[in-house]
Amino acid sequence: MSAAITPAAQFEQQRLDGLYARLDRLRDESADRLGESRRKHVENDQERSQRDAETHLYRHRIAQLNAVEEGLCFGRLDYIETDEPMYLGRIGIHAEGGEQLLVDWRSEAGRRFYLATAASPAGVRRRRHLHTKGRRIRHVNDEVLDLDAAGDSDSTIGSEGALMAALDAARGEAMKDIVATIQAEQDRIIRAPLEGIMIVDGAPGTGKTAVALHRAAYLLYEHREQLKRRGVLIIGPGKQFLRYISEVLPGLAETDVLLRTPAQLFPGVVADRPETEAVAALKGRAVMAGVIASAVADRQVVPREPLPVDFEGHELYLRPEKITAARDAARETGLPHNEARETFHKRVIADLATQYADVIGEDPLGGENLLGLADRAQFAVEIATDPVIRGQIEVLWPQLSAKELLEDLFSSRELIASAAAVLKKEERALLHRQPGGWSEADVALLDEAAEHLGEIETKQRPGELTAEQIAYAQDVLTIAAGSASFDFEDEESEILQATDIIDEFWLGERQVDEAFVSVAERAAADRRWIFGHVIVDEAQELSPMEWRALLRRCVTRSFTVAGDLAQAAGATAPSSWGEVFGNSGLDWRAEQLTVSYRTPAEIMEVATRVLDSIDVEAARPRSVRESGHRPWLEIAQVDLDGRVEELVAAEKAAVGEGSVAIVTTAERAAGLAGIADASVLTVKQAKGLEFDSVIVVDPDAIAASGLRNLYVALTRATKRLGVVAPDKPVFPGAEVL
Ligand SMILES: Nc1ncnc2c1ncn2[C@@H]1O[C@H](COP(=O)(O)OP(=O)(O)OP(=O)(O)O)[C@@H](O)[C@H]1O
Repeated sequence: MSAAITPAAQFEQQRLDGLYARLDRLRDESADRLGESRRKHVENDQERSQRDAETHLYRHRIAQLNAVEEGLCFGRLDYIETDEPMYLGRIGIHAEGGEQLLVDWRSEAGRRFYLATAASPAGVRRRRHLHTKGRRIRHVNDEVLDLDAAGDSDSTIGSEGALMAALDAARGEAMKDIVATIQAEQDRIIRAPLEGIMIVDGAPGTGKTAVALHRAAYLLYEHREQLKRRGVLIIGPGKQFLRYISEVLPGLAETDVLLRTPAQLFPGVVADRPETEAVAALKGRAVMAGVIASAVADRQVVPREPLPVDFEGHELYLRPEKITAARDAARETGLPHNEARETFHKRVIADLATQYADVIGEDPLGGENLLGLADRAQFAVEIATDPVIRGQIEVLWPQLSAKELLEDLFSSRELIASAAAVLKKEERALLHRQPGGWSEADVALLDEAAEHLGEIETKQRPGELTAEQIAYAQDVLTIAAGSASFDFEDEESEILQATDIIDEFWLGERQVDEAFVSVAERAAADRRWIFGHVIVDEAQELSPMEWRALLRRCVTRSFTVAGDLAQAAGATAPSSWGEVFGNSGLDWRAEQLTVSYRTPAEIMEVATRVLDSIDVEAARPRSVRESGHRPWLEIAQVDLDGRVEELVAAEKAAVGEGSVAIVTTAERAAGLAGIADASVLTVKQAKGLEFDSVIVVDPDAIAASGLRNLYVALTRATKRLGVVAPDKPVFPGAEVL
């Protein structure tokens, strides 16, 4: 749209110039302070860490100010009671004297911008949208909520012009934020309390993703203290989708957010091993939690017969009844496998030390054993440091990583048979495979296994630690070793010294100063990181095992869950949210979004017929607009690919700057790849994305993999939809094309 130089636009340009001047000033000030802070001479650690904290703060502030450059101010409210207007923007800005120049959209004051309506103006006379490009006002658009004030406006009463302009805009590769046009039903969800699990349910294009992302920004603003240390985790279905949404949050000036697919949740694992849908579906089932627990228990072994152990030329035994007692004691600690292992080892070593003392301390005259507790303690230490004996005990209760456990399990039919006795024979056969690499569905199983196994004693590479950290750690060890006790009356006592269990590098690692790495970076590297809030988008895609892994990421159970069950890919998709959360004892509630901002009425008419065949109960969304383009059908019995290429060219010409996508099956996508001017996507890849024009190729083949997949494919377009079929299509909805 060309710039409209109306008096109102001219007036707002002056105001905007003032705001940008202030923004520049704030940025310069922060840059100056950053420079000063970097140059600061420091004498000791405390001063250095103070300087680093300052540097971090100013860098963060500059990043924030840079992020709001585009669209800094987008709205103005005029009140009935006062002549002072309120300007609304991406951040709050104050003048040097303290006067508020710009109000943050997330603040309570900012909220009125979204809620005031003609029917309920709440003291608001006029809402003005400022449309800008760079630092220039393109035009202003008013909604007059108070009839008496209609005279001085650029627009009509109650106009939805700003929303319609936003919806008609061409779609690019990345999602844009909606701060200027958040609707009342969306605002309510964005600002809902932090606590509990809130499900945001709604048909395609109702703004679930947009709302979820703005909620992340709102929560980080409103609950900054609570969330800034722990951060917010956002889960989306695939890397393409994460790329698509990744620009929204920086645009909202939020940084402490980690974006991940469920398959990226286990640090150090790249889940790129292909797997059939049947295997993935099985691995996602809740029953696998029991399988993993059994697989861990199966690695805590009691020998059937006493096993001989050689110590100093004497034959001692790993005795089944003592091993059983040691295993029970270790299990009773309630600790994860690797952490309970110490109890097991101590018990077994204590028994071996007792056996040894009994042999060599035997009184030839038949009296009491000649050796005392101190001697036995000494033997225990010696036995504990014997590598052969340690190895023999290790077999009975090995230290295991999650990867080792699953690699061993899935490559052994015997281990599968034992751990997965609850599964049917043919299901167990599905689990068996050769070692090497991880699939997406493996990730939640690795997480489950890691939970049962606990931490492994790791030795940090010395190069990563400073001399001070090592010195600190060594001090701690000296104290710990000095206070070690050897009380043999109590079998629970410390036998191994602190130095056997921890080393200076382990302690040193704990001292690494983490203050200046962003929350998102720290959280990404740490499986046990607990987030302040978790947002799950396209939540219908998550398996029960993935839900278990995610619930562990936020112990306070503070979740926003956005999804649409009618779009679920899997054949075993849940039919209600109650099925997902109902029996878990979790505190959850569902909110509905009812208006589709993406899908025009003409396209929705076709999509709704598919929905009727999926779920008659699901709420039918209301399209907010018509596009004026009826979806079209083309039957291409010969040279379908060539015809699609021609049709893409025609669509591209029709949408100009806008985007075109082909959505089809994986097989057809392979053949169509490389068509210029269009993204060629499978339904899975297209999930959550949108384009100005979409061509769905071979709809009946898509429907054969599930009507829900076809529903997803048909609801990706913001303006134009075409269908290309190799034969007359028979899917529900085809009759209206
Ligand atoms: N209030 C709004 N103002 C402007 N645009 C909006 C608004 N709400 C939603 N939209 C736009 O509508 C489109 C669809 O939104 P979004 O992708 O969040 O929907 P969704 O419910 O997540 O869809 P799907 O179920 O397909 O994933 C996006 O382009 C979004 O920016």
